[in-house]
Amino acid sequence: MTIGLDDVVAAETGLSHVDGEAGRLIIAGHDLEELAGRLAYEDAVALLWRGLVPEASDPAGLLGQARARAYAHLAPLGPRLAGLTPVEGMRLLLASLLDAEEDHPSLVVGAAGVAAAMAVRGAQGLAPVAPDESSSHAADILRMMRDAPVAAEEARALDTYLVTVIDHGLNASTFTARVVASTQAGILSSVVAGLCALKGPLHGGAPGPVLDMLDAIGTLANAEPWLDDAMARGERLMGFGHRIYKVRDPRADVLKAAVGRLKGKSNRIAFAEAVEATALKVLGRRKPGRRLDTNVEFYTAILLDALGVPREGFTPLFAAGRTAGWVAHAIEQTRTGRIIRPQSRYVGAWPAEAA
Ligand SMILES: CC(=O)SCCNC(=O)CCNC(=O)[C@H](O)C(C)(C)COP(=O)(O)OP(=O)(O)OC[C@H]1O[C@@H](n2cnc3c(N)ncnc32)[C@H](O)[C@@H]1OP(=O)(O)O
Ligand SMILES: O=C([O-])CC(=O)C(=O)O
Repeated sequence: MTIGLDDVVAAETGLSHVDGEAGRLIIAGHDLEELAGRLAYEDAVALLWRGLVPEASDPAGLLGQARARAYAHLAPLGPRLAGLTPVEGMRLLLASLLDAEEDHPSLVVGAAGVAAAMAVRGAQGLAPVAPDESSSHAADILRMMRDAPVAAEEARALDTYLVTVIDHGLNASTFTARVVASTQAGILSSVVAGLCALKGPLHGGAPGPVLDMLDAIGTLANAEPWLDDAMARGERLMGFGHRIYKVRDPRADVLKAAVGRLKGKSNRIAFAEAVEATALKVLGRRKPGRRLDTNVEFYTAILLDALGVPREGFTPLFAAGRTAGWVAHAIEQTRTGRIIRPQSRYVGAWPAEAA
C-alpha cells in the first residue's frame, strides 16, 4: 500500500491526462499547447464541459450573466473581507452561495471569478467592482480586481493562464472535490472543498512564495548560496518538483512564453530564468535521482506579477481557473453513483485482549 496514493487510480475521467514522463498535458483530447494562448477561457470551459453540461454550447454569454448574478449576491459581503487573506475571502464568498443553494455549473465558475477579484480587493480594504457582462471572463476578472482598464494583451495573457490551469488530472484539490461529490453533496460543495485544498503552499499556493524567494535572493551572485542554504535547512524550493511530472511541467513553458508576449511588462523574467537554472543545478546536486524540475507555479508567479496581481491574489486566480475543472469532475464523479472510500492501515494500539 502506498501512503499518499502515488500509483492508485481512484477515478476514470475524460477531462484531462497528465503524462509525467513525456511532460505532456492533454485536456479534452487536445494538447495544452493547442489551447493555451489560442482559446479564450470560456471556449476552453465549453470544450471541457462538452457532453457533461448542456449549456456548454454558449459559455460566453453564460459566464457574463453568471458574474452579474453572482455579484448581486456577493457584493453585500464586501465589508466582511477586511482582515482576511484573499484565499480566506474567496472561500467565505463561495461558501456563502451554499446558503443560496446556487449549484449551477456556469454560475459557480462566474462566481469564482467575481469572488477572486472581490477577495483580492477586500483584503486591501477596497470596495468591490461590479462585473461587465459583455466583457470576456479574463478581462473582467482583471478589471474588477484593479478597477482600471485592461489592455487586450493583458486579457490574452490572463486567458492563457486560466486555460493553462483549467484541469490537471487527479491533483489534490480535484481529488478533494471528487471525494465530496461522491457523497452526492452537489457541485458547489465540491468546489468549496477543492478551494480549501489550496490554502497551503504545496498545491496552488507556491507562486506567492516563488516571488518571496526571488526577492530574498536579490542578486544573481546570491542565488546559488541562498538556494543551497535553503536546501541545507531542509526547505523545499517553491515552483519545483511534482508528484506526476518527472520532467519539466509543460505549463512552465506555456506561461513563460505568455510573459514574453507581454512586451516590457516584466522586469523579473531574466532574473527568474537565471534563478531557475541555478535552482535546477542545486536540486540536482542536493537530491540526486529525485528528478525535480520546474513546475507550473514558477512562471505563474512571473506572469501574474507582470499583470499587476498582488502576490496574495495568485492562489485565488488559480482557483478561478481551476473551478471549471472542479465542476466537471464533480459532475463526472456524481454520475458514477459510487462513494470514494479508500482504506487506511491501522498503526495504533490494539485493545489488551487482542494484543
Ligand atoms: C499547481 C501545483 O500545485 S504544482 C506544485 C506546486 N508546489 C510547489 O512548487 C511546492 C514545492 N514542491 C513540493 O513540495 C513537491 O515537489 C510536491 C508537493 C509538489 C510534490 O511532492 P511529492 O511528489 O510527493 O514529492 P515528495 O514529497 O515525495 O519528495 C520527494 C523528495 O524530493 C524532495 N523534494 C520534492 N520537491 C522539492 C522541492 N521543491 N524542493 C526541494 N526538495 C524537494 C523531497 O524533500 C523528497 O526528498 P527526500 O526523499 O530526500 O526526503
Ligand atoms: O497535479 C498536481 O498534483 C498539481 C498540479 O500541478 C495542478 O493541480 O495543476
